[in-house]
Amino acid sequence: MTHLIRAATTDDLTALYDLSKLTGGGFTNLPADKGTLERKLAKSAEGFAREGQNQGDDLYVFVLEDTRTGAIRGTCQVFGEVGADRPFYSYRLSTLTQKSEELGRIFRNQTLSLCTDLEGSSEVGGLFLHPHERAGGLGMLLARSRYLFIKQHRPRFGNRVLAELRGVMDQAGHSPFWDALAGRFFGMTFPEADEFNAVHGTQFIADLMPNAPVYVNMLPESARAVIGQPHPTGRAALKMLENEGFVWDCYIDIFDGGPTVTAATDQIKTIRTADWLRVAGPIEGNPEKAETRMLATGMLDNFLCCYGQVTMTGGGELLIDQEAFDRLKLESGDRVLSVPRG
Ligand SMILES: CC(C)(COP(=O)(O)OP(=O)(O)OC[C@H]1O[C@@H](n2cnc3c(N)ncnc32)[C@H](O)[C@@H]1OP(=O)(O)O)[C@@H](O)C(=O)NCCC(=O)NCCSC(=O)CCC(=O)O
Repeated sequence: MTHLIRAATTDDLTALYDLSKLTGGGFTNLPADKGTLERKLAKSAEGFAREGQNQGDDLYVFVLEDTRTGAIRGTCQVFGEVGADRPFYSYRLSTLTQKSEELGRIFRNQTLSLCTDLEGSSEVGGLFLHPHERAGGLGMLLARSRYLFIKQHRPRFGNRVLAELRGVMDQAGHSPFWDALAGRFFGMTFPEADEFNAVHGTQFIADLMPNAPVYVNMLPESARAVIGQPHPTGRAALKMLENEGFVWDCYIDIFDGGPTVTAATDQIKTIRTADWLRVAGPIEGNPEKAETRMLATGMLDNFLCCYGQVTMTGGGELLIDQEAFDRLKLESGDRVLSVPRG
């Protein structure tokens, strides 16, 4: 339990760049491009520093620090509002049923329609844990810390949160969905478009994308098969989102056909079940009944989150193990957000 989540600062640039090189590329929110990461950290610093409690086009970048060594072992992000300064496009998969009396047949055709239904939502993304730290609960800590941050600053976020999962592509980075659809309008391969997108954003796609509905039947089988399917490496991330109550409501990425999942903000499990509790102080000794919980404290760039061992006093206050108490810079009487480890 030696890891802590905190707001990223511009000093984390090199560490983030080192992590970004481990993603294997194609990770839109964490490109292995120092200039882009530098701009993201600057935007994040602005978001944390912004005054007021209204929703805005903010980005909040967090890092997971090993407090023994100071090394950065993971990262995650939250966007306050998508579609605020430019349209946020998705394809919506719909069904159009038509019947011919003469033929005595009924046809159900699926169509993909360009839409901006999801604008105004907040977004979680950019989740990455160093491969050596996986499968030990730290991925969960990173992912869920964002929901505690949202709860801690609820007016800064929309009533819906979305997450985009990478779509299916082959070993060489080619996307069957891109090749069948968007690629026909851009004169770029998927890897080329992907690189451009990571640095310049998706606006170029939105500008050039045909906006007439597309009949799914007219796409080749290779593209149809991947509509709404996450890339295999995204399955752990999707599982965690589903555990929080996110569902796929037929929205896909216009770029690679990957699923965009959504949840009503106040129904996200971590947000719904976390409680604000007063801290009585550090635990004295080594109590048998201590329970591991996620704990979060602090506002904006002072936000801190980690696992801790806790017990309750008879008066409903928290006693927290000394290490977590110190790591979170707590004092007796402070309030923390607390949620079972799950
Ligand atoms: C995503 C994380 C951070 C997850 O961390 P860990 O690998 O340590 O997670 P874990 O604790 O082992 O597993 C978390 C949950 O996923 C389940 N799980 C693990 N592997 C699975 C698989 N192949 N298929 C289905 N479920 C799987 C586990 O059983 C567990 O669920 P139970 O507890 O129920 O058993 C990591 O794998 C990572 O950095 N991956 C590479 C980058 C990536 O894909 N990032 C997401 C991009 S998508 C994005 O950023 C948007 C989404 C978002 O930001 O949340």
